[in-house]
Amino acid sequence: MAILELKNIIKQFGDTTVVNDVSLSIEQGEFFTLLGPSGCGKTTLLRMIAGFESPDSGEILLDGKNINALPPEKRPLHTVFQSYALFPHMTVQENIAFPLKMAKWNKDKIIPQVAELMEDVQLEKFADRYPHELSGGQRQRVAIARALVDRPKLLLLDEPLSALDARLREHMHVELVKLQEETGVTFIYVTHDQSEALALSSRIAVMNHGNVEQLGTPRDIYSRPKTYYVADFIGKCNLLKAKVTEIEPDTLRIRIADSFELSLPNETGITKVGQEGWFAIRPEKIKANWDPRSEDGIANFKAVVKGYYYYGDGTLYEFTLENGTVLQCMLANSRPHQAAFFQDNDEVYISINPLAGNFLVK
Ligand SMILES: Nc1ncnc2c1ncn2[C@@H]1O[C@H](COP(=O)(O)OP(=O)(O)OP(=O)(O)O)[C@@H](O)[C@H]1O
Repeated sequence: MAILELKNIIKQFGDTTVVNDVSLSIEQGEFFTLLGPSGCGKTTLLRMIAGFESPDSGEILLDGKNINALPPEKRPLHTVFQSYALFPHMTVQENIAFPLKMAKWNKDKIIPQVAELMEDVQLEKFADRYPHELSGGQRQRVAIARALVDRPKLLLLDEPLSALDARLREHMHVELVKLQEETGVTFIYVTHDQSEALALSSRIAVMNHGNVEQLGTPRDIYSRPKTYYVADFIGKCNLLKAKVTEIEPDTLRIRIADSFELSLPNETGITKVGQEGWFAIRPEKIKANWDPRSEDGIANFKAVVKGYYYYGDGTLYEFTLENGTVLQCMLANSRPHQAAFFQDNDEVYISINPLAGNFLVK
């Protein structure tokens, strides 16, 4: 059942439409992420859910009730920001207990509730420290514990990890997912970092200029992007110009980069021969070998190695097809020794399974 529903939300600042008719339904217990580049409207959408901004039109429903007119302090939710906003004169324990004191909880109930949260975020040892005696990661854990202590219906997180270094961020990803599962609180997370969104979320709404461009699980969004924007924004992707040359009931034949043809399922019901677009395929879905592959349905092309970049877990190769088109291919460095598979100017065969990519309409 949906805990939060956004219905046709529109928000303008002056002449600019920042959120453009967004409708979303978020389920109880989800880790839901709003993902997009700076300025796409994700923070404004989160601020409207929190009540810090009002939509110009549209409805926000929490548990089926319209909360458009409910002031922020009356909404059963908390927001965690990039800056920790802890009370400097209070210890960790006092900071976490604060919402319960404000809600006039009985002291006997406050103590075990705070102890449980401190354990969840592994801060028991720091209970009597003040914020200035903690690291950035520890402070953010206090902020998150404080925001969860009264078990809100929603926890809103606005780029909460962006002030932390990469290693600590990865550690916090694991902690956040665990916390969300343990508490069962619905998380709504805002980030511009696509790898963070893929790692954390049950579902992602990819935003672009105030619109939700695609909504789906991390796997859907990564492996079946529906638009050029999503394919390009999330991860690395080969986006090759393509044109429909034939349509059969369930199959499309497309000519790619003016050099080769592939047949693939007509997933989006394209009806126009000559339709222009792109063939999108992730670098790790492309294979490169010394000889062509002979499996059914696999297309093979001659290519030359133009360069390669060592990434530790994989090597990214750039190949040039005979007509000059460049393709990127990621090969896992899974062999025990370190030598590269191919060297510059080697002649190889690229093989593409059409089912590993998709046709995006222009
Ligand atoms: N109070 C405001 N008054 C006028 N314009 C605003 C206001 N708040 C946000 N904007 C504008 O609305 C647009 C969307 O801002 P928003 O903060 O929602 O984007 P964002 O995707 O969260 O980006 P960022 O990650 O940079 O915060 C931006 O162009 C921003 O300048």
